[in-house]
Amino acid sequence: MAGIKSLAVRGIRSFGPEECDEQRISFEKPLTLILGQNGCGKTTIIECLRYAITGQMPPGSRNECFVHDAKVNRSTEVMGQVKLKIVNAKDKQLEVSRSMRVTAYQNKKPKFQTLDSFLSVVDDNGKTKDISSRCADLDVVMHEEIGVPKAILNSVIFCHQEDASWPLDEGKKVKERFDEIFDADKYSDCFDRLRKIRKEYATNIKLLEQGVAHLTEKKEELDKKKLDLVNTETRISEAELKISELSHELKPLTEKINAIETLQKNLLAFESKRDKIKTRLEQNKNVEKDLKGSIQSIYEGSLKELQENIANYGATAKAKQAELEDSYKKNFSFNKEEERIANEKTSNEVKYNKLILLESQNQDKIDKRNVMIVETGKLAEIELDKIETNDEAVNGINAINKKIEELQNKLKEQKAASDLEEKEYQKHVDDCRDALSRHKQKISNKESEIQTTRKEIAKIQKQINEANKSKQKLEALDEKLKTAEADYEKAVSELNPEECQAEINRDEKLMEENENELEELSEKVTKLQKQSAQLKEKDIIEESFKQKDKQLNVLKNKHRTAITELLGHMPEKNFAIAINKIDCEIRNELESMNKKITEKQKEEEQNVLQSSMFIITKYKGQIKDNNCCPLCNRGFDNETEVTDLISQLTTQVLNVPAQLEKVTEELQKTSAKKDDLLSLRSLNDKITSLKETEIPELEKKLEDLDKVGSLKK
Ligand SMILES: Nc1ncnc2c1ncn2[C@@H]1O[C@H](COP(=O)(O)OP(=O)(O)OP(=O)(O)O)[C@@H](O)[C@H]1O
Ligand SMILES: [Zn+2]
Repeated sequence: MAGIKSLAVRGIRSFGPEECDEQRISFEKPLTLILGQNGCGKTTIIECLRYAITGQMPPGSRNECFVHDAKVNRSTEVMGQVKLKIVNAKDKQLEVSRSMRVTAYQNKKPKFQTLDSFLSVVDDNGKTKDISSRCADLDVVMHEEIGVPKAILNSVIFCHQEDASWPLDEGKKVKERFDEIFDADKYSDCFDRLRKIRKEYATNIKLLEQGVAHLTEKKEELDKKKLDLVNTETRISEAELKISELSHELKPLTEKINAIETLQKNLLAFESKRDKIKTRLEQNKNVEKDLKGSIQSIYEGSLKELQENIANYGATAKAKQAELEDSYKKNFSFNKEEERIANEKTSNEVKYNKLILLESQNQDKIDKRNVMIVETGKLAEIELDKIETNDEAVNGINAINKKIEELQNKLKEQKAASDLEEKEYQKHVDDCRDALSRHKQKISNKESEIQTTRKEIAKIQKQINEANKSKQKLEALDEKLKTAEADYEKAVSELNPEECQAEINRDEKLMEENENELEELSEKVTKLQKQSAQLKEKDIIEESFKQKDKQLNVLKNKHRTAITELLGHMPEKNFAIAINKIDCEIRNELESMNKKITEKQKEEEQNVLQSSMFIITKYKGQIKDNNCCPLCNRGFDNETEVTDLISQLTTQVLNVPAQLEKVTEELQKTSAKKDDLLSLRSLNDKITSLKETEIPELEKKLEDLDKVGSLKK
């Protein structure tokens, strides 16, 4: 907890300005009570504490009154100083010193001046730091160091006694004080600011949300495009895969077809061979038959020939037998061959059937492939007529591959383009953000414009409404005018002029009377108005009178003890006269007292003189009798020394009364003056304040009241 350690005061209010006048008070924990008679300076101590901490003068009087009056010391310049030692909430030691000066030349207004102030702070390391009012706002630094708000110091802790009734003040003022004490303005400011910031943020968020929605739309579009791209890419790759598969499947099929073709050729060759061999076999069989037949036939040749033949027969038979065996063998081999060929033929036929099946399958696959090529061509947007031959298929595949390459190239281009686009979009987004911030500012400007225009519109609307109202009134009046005109015409047609004239005369008379009455009434009204104004004034004056009355009561209560002490009772009226009377009485008393004092002093002097003379005569006797100094027991060389000392002493003793008289006279004069002044000082103060401010005010109030009374009457 923060606390006050000690206070040193000089040159403030009744505390004197000299070094020896300096008053020191050390404060105790947890409480220090200050007791003393009225006017002894209790309030001054509180004022000094407050001044040292907040730099604020006591309320209600001029600054120079705070400093010790220069007239008391008959000087032209008085210095005041307050030194205060405090310990703040963090146990730091602070020392404040504030000085001021009042210069008062004769017949001139006294001049008040605050001199340099210092604050020294002892920090945690024991180092002292000096701060002068020249380099910092000392009051602010003090409040920071002590940690107690200014309003609490002023209105609660060091609340001056003259200001102590503020909680009984008007509600509005009390509220203001409480707001200061609890710093309510800060809270409301804070709330206002928070509200403002929240509003700004809300608008910003709205704008940003709009931007985000826009950007998300764009992003969705881009995503869609990307998805499309990926889909087409996958489709292309699938088609490529299918094509490669199909070509892979096609290879063995074509190989098989080729093999089958060669086998067919071989088969044909074998068949033709077999046919040839068959015909030859038949020829040979026929030849054999012929030959068998011919053997039974008669030989028609020469015998010789026959004999020859018979002779040759063995050889020929043998040859023929060999030939036969040969042909048998050949036949056997042919048969075997035939069997083999037949076997081969059946196997070939099986193979052939298989191949035919395979061919049909292959054809199907080829058809499928062709259809697929056409389909992929369609997918790749290539116009392909019906594919029937292999070359056409290869061409189609090549075209598709080309298209794929093209598409890949396109894809790359598109990718590059989309990257570029994306960059552009990014740029665009950045621009948009910039624009967004600019627009926000513009929007806020525009909003304020809108508000002003709205206000104007409301104004104009009001004006229009008024105009409409007046228009309606005008129309009503027009109608009335018309009816009046009609009435008038009717009346004119109905009336005869003489009667009219008479009526008019009567009416004029009536009008005159009415006008007179009106004048009287208006006079009365002005009188009443004046009266009401006076009543209001009276109310105001009464209120101020009540306030002054309160102040008077406060003053009375404050000075009651002093006045009752002085006068013996509390007068209800004519304070100044009563006090003047007392002043005269006190003066007279003072004079008589002074006279008595001087008489007593003279008596005392005489007593002192007589006693001193007695002592000296005794001393002289002792010197003469003992021939040595009775005080220090010093011996004397001769008689003359003794007589010299005695004569010196006697002359000095004889001079003492005259000197004493002089000094005492001077002393008396000064002390009398001082007493006079001091005793008169407080009285004088009170009297002057009464004379200068309170009495004239009261008189004024009385006058006002008298006036009010007369007005009331
Ligand atoms: N400028 C001044 N020069 C010299 N003396 C002054 C000056 N101003 C006030 N005084 C004297 O200082 C004294 C004021 O003391 P203060 O009001 O502090 O006393 P107090 O103990 O609070 O009295 P109370 O009990 O009436 O409140 C009075 O005697 C007054 O005459
Ligand atoms: Zn001596």
